[in-house]
Amino acid sequence: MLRIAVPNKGSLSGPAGEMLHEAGYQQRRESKELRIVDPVNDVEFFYLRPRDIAIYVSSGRLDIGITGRDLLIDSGANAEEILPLGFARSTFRFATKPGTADGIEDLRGRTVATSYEGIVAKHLAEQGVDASVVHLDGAVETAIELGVAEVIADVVETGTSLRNAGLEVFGEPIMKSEAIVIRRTGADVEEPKVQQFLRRLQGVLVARTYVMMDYDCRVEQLEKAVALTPGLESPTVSPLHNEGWVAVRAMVPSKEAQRIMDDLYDIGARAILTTAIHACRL
Ligand SMILES: Nc1ncnc2c1ncn2[C@@H]1O[C@H](COP(=O)(O)OP(=O)(O)OP(=O)(O)O)[C@@H](O)[C@H]1O
Ligand SMILES: O=P(O)(O)OC[C@H]1O[C@H](OP(=O)(O)OP(=O)(O)O)[C@H](O)[C@@H]1O
Ligand SMILES: [Mg+2]
Repeated sequence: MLRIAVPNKGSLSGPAGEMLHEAGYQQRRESKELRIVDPVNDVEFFYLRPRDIAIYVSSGRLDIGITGRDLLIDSGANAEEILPLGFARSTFRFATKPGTADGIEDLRGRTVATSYEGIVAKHLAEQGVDASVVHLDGAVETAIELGVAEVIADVVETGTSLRNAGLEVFGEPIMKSEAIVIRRTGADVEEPKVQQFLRRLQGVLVARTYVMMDYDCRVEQLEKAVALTPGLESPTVSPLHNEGWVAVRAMVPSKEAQRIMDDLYDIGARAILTTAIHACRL
């Protein structure tokens, strides 16, 4: 039975549960449940604190985990990213009062407050900057106002939290993060059960980013139409009852669907339909 760690709280928890549900796995019904067995899919889910997931996976007691890239790096645990999942996207940045720092050099001799001490210490060492780091559990934006630090390093998504605290980012982003699937470093990723789990999640990612497009067009326009909708392998082309016409079916990226429909219409395609994909295996 595959044993999988899933975030039990915070920004990763809801979207991770939704993705697993879309991939056909049973999920917990109550937020207090700590573990559930999904006998049909031969999987057991453990609901753990996001920060602890890399540690459990690196111990080898759990086969796979879903966590944030920033949390994995911060933990320093012996685990590696095997699939990015595209949600809980954020950057990790330094911030301070406007006009008090321009770049990482300005951190020399100063104090940085953060909940991600591992990431900050590693980054400062790589850049050869000597600064002190103070660990706080959260709400680090307040640390400057209260004089605990001169600079903070934190997760930034929309920037609202920083703006509300009257702070501004400076320097290059330290890292970009998103939810990821992790496995113990060196463990066999080719294991059939692991591969099946990854294929299911990849299927959800594809179903979320592509739509199916169907349309009719004249045979003379087919090459132009197919250039607009090349599909993943190649589009399906079937004859219509009306001679000289064909029906075409191809997957297209959902973000581009409206533009492609306009372009197809302009070259004479008609009855252009898009439908959602609920699941897939590529
Ligand atoms: N506002 C946000 N937008 C996107 N991702 C975020 C945001 N806040 C935190 N994350 C991501 O969530 C993960 C941290 O999860 P964690 O549960 O520790 O903190 P949280 O989501 O801030 O929850 P809380 O602080 O309420 O416990 C990291 O990967 C981080 O990048
Ligand atoms: O750029 P934004 O869209 O504002 O998002 C980023 C904020 O979200 C998270 O905070 P959270 O609300 O989880 O509080 P915390 O600092 O206590 O973790 C994170 O720590 C940032 O403070
Ligand atoms: Mg938080």
